[in-house]
Amino acid sequence: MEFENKKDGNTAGHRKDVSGTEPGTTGQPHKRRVRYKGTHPRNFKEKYKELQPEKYADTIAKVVQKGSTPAGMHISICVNEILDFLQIQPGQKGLDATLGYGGHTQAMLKCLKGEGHIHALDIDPIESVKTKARLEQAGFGEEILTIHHMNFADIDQVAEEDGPFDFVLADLGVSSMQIDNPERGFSYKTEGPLDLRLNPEKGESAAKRLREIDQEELQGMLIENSDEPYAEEIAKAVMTTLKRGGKIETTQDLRRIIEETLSFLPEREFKESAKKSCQRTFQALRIDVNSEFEVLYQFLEKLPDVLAPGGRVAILTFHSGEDRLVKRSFKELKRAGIYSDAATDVIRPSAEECRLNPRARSTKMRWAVRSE
Ligand SMILES: C[S@@+](CC[C@H](N)C(=O)[O-])C[C@H]1O[C@@H](n2cnc3c(N)ncnc32)[C@H](O)[C@@H]1O
Repeated sequence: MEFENKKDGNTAGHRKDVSGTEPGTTGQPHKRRVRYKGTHPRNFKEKYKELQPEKYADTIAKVVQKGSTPAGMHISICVNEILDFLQIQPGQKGLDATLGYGGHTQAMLKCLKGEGHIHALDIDPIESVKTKARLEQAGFGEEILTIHHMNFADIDQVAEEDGPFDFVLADLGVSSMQIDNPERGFSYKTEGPLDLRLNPEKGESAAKRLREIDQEELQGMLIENSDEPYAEEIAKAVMTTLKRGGKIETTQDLRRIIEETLSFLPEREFKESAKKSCQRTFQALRIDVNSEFEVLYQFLEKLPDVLAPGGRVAILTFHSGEDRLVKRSFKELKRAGIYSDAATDVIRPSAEECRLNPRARSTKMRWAVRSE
């Protein structure tokens, strides 16, 4: 399936513009652009410099040097380790299963030196339109890069069109642009709709999921997807709230319930434990609404058939559930002789990379080589 070329990133019909009015509505009073107030913009929409990295390179460099990710940008992780392993040569054909901001795609495209082709996939219709435009601007048009709006569970379809691939990369999970945009509902830190879908045009939001499942299922989800130690207490509190007619529609509705549930903890433990339980609960819901384990499983199953003999694959994971699936698949397929070699240990980003990009801290990289 080819990427649908939409005019801007605001593809969901119901989304509103910055001023809160429907786009294109006439007769609205003119609103001035929201500007930084002082040197520390307080919210996402005020970070207009960070949201235009091409235009404000100095601001971006300062934010990165301080160990933060500029809003509207994603810092690619383990780029050197990935390139060292993939050994990309001009003329090769590759696949980036998770385009995101396009940082890894661009680094791999550079290795092709104008010869060969990369197919890149993403299910996010909002960010991938922007990335496509950005990469075109950087000189990587359709002659060398094809972007597909597609789930990586369907990699066999791209391979049928133009495979097999000499190299494949998957950098799992969410991008910083997705996490940092409050409208997407990925972060417990900012107010926003409790959505958490990578593709908001499909499936059900996390708020809707919570209304549909029962306490037992929610408890199981919290344990299975993120090893939440207070799964029982949180599941009970969520279901009691909903049964009493309370609403859990926003990120802060859910955060408040988690914090109230953990209020029995001693004061010195409360802050850190509540933060971690919020992170784990949001992660568990995200994995659920995006069927992340199911699609990763399908991807891993199909992978050997899309790789050329001697083809190389690298996968970055961000939590133990993902890493377990990748580790097991590589190990079993190596034992079966389908992969000639596979990582026995994970590769981790350097301490310096983690200092500059704290979001890299949980990254594990695994790799495998398809038998000749
Ligand atoms: C960590 S980001 C990738 C960042 C990218 N490597 C870069 O350098 O900018 C993960 C991306 O994968 C996408 N994604 C997650 N699951 C996916 C799936 N099943 N199929 C396709 N894309 C997916 C997300 O929408 C997100 O944009």
